[in-house]
Amino acid sequence: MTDALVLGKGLGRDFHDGTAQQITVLRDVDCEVAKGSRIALVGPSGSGKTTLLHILGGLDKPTTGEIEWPGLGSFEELRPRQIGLVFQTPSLFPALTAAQNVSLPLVLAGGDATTDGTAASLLASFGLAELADKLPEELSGGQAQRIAMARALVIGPKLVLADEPTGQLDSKTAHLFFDTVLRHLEGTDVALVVATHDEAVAARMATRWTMDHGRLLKGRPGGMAA
Ligand SMILES: Nc1ncnc2c1ncn2[C@@H]1O[C@H](COP(=O)(O)OP(=O)(O)OP(=O)(O)O)[C@@H](O)[C@H]1O
Repeated sequence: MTDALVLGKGLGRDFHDGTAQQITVLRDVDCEVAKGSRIALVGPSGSGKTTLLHILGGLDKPTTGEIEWPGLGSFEELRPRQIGLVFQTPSLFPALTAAQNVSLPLVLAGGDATTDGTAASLLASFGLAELADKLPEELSGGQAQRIAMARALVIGPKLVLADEPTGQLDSKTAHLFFDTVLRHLEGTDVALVVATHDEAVAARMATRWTMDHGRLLKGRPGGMAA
């Protein structure tokens, strides 16, 4: 079995901006997400981070280049089982409790959330057991993002893609969020790719990918991009 979960070769993405104008958002991106990797995706606003995450997760298709998921399966098999997604803005369903939000992917995949203890054990491991019956409106931003991360993990994905999950949190809360997530993933093969503007968050990931005008430069935290 290969260690490469995702392989991108020469990825490009063009959009039309509503006029006849075409904008190129990704340019010739080569990338590999290996099992167990911890990747910070950094770069200025508009440099293409979200666009790349969407392509890695099979939410969008590149205009040019090839994307494949050797360690995950075919495009059709990616979601919900293989890839968990977390977004910047609160994405919990307002009428569902925290526990129901976490269980939702299990239910959608045909599981029985009432007998499956995965959601409850995730809530406990994220220090959220007491919040199980709360509605999203009763949660703080940090709690809501931990619930969203628990939901992304509940089905046991091999890859988690998080798009600025702490973008709306203060830095202390952002750190607590990553403490929880990294502790939970420690020793597992689950790969994590996090788009972030927070240098301190990026420094906690083993690998850094820097986007610059749609190009991807790779390196290690604190080191030169290569
Ligand atoms: N569907 C779309 N149609 C047209 N332009 C788009 C579309 N999606 C993204 N873009 C443009 O592509 C560029 C890159 O956007 P993207 O969201 O990938 O950047 P980003 O690095 O994630 O930015 P931020 O850090 O602000 O989230 C931006 O100029 C954006 O306006």
